[in-house]
Amino acid sequence: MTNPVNSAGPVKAAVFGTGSWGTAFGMVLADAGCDVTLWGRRAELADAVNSTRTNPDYLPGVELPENLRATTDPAKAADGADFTVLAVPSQTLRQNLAAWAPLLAPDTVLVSLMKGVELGSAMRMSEVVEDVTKVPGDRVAVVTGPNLAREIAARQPAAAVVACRDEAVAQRLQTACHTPYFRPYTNTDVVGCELGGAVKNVIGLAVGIADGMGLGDNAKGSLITRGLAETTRLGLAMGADPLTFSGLAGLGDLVATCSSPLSRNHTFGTNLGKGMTLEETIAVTKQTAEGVKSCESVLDLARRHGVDMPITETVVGIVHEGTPPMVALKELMSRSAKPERR
Ligand SMILES: NC(=O)c1ccc[n+]([C@@H]2O[C@H](COP(=O)([O-])OP(=O)(O)OC[C@H]3O[C@@H](n4cnc5c(N)ncnc54)[C@H](O)[C@@H]3O)[C@@H](O)[C@H]2O)c1
Ligand SMILES: O=P(O)(O)OC[C@H](O)CO
Repeated sequence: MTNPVNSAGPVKAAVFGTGSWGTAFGMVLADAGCDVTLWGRRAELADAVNSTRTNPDYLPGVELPENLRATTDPAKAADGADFTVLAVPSQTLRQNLAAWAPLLAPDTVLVSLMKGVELGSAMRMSEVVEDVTKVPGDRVAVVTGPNLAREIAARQPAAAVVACRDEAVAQRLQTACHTPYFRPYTNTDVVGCELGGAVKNVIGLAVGIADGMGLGDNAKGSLITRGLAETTRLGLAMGADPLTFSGLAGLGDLVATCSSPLSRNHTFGTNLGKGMTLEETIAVTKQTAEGVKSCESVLDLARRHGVDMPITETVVGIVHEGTPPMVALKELMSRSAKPERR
């Protein structure tokens, strides 16, 4: 097992967010040898993590390592952290981070685990981080890829991407989270990696809706492929490397999300496709399904960049404008014919 011990002692990591992915990624860091403190809002949950070595609300039955503890005190979590990992919902990050920014350790690397785009500003999460903290982009990293939290928490094998403009920083984070079951690759294309993560949630909703409607695997394959095409178009317009989208942050995450019942976005879409209303679907969804809000901010980004994203537009229509899935399907299929590569 990798053990990122340096001359000053083990690498310290703070993880803000004690939900599914914050806890599971905290476990990865701890298994890789880091000293990890999770921050959570609720004292009962922090106490449960410390006393039972489990997170009963988000990852029941998963035994957490000894070198991971939890606190409700953000200053205590942030103190001396080499890496400050952010794992809260994308739409609350700005407000949360404003409170935590004065507490951050000097020179800490900020790491976003989030897969969303901010409503209103259409900013990617690393942009929100830079905007709120004024930390330069070469100290802001992103972890993304096909990483369903429940599978990682069961220590099932997965690969991931660690992206940072500064490759040396990405390599430090790569070492800090490399375990026998979690294999991170580096990438310097932060824009592409973040877009891959955010847009796959929207395509995951679309595939879930199709599944819920009883459509077949041809529909699924078509949505995944054309979803990747529209993600790549947006990425190109925003300066991303198109190759990023055929990697783990693009195709890899799309495949995992669109094929797994563990995906909250996929499940949310399936419920809508089966005929549940938005309100009913929200009521049965206990965790963050980022695509539900980010479909609107992704469409906003597409319009700002003059990019056509018909699947995203269809998802916005179904989720936010009350378009019946069958009507949306007909509209999507009857658009004017065009060459594949445009
Ligand atoms: N779960 C996964 O499999 C997974 C994998 C990769 C990336 N992600 C991404 O990670 C991010 C976090 O997802 P998650 O799965 O941990 O979500 P989650 O719903 O399981 O947990 C969210 C956490 O944020 C907290 N939270 C909610 N509202 C808050 C607020 N207003 N202020 C502060 N904290 C608040 C919750 O209490 C909880 O601890 C999302 O962007 C998601 O897309 C999730
Ligand atoms: O449960 P979802 O839909 O948020 O997906 C989780 C991860 O992003 C999969 O990589």
